[in-house]
Amino acid sequence: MSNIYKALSIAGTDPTGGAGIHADLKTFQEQRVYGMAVITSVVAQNTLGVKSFEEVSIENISEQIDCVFEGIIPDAVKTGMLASQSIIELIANKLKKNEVKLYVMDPVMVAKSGHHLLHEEAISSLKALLIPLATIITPNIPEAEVIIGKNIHTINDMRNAAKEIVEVYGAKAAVIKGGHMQGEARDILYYNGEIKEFSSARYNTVNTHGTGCTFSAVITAELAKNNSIEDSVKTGKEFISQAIQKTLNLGKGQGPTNHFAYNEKNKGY
Ligand SMILES: Nc1ncnc2c1ncn2[C@@H]1O[C@H](COP(=O)(O)OP(=O)(O)OP(=O)(O)O)[C@@H](O)[C@H]1O
Ligand SMILES: Cc1ncc(COP(=O)(O)O)c(N)n1
Repeated sequence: MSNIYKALSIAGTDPTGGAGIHADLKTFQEQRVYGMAVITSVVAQNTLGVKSFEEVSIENISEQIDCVFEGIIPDAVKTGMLASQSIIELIANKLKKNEVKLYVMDPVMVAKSGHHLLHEEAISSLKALLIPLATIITPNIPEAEVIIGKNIHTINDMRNAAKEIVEVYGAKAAVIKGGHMQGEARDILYYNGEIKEFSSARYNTVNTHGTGCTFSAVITAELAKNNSIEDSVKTGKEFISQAIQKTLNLGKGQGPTNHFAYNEKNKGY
């Protein structure tokens, strides 16, 4: 390997490997990026849902991050489940102190199973402290609705939401994911004053646990490799479409996506 690119995920866990840190590390590996992980919260969950979670102490998260930046500087960083206001404040300070230039923010709020993964009172800090630092933010529709305080029903609403998150809230780019809409799975990117659309068929499957984590992890890995925002989103969309289509059928509920599928198709692994 000539050039080793490195990505860091700061997020919660999923012992069954479908979402959170576990999905992120698998995705980094699939995209040939050296993966690192700082754990914010230990979550007891599986394909049937979230049973409980325990937040890691602020002191320990702070030391985990310092350990990473003392030794191996990531080329790109992503955040997922951050759980609390104090964790958000810590992460914002660490991103600034370490002068992180490529930061992908997946604003995880509620798991597909309905369990809240972010305390309600943390939302204002997420908006004020983290969104302005984001190279790209990747909300699903309910998350985008919470951020802008408006309902999103149509593709045009998605376009307006992406634009507002950049122009009012201060992210450099925003991609609103269409997993929660009907019909084609359409994601809307707003960057540099332009709207771009990335679409795929909607696959009829319950196995979509961790789709958002995996999608944002691909974007992080691709940005770490110096790809453009637009190309990184394009690869993220291709990866997640394959991962949903070629379902693994694991577990008794909403199963994980297939992290092998994209490279099996494209590189013949
Ligand atoms: N059934 C589906 N068929 C095809 N693509 C899908 C489907 N569901 C979601 N997607 C795509 O998967 C990606 C993730 O979108 P989604 O809206 O599911 O994120 P999310 O709700 O944050 O996921 P999660 O909370 O599970 O991490 C997007 O690119 C979306 O278009
Ligand atoms: C640690 C962690 N991060 C994110 C999600 C969201 O994924 P989903 O909405 O598919 O449950 C999750 N379940 N767990």
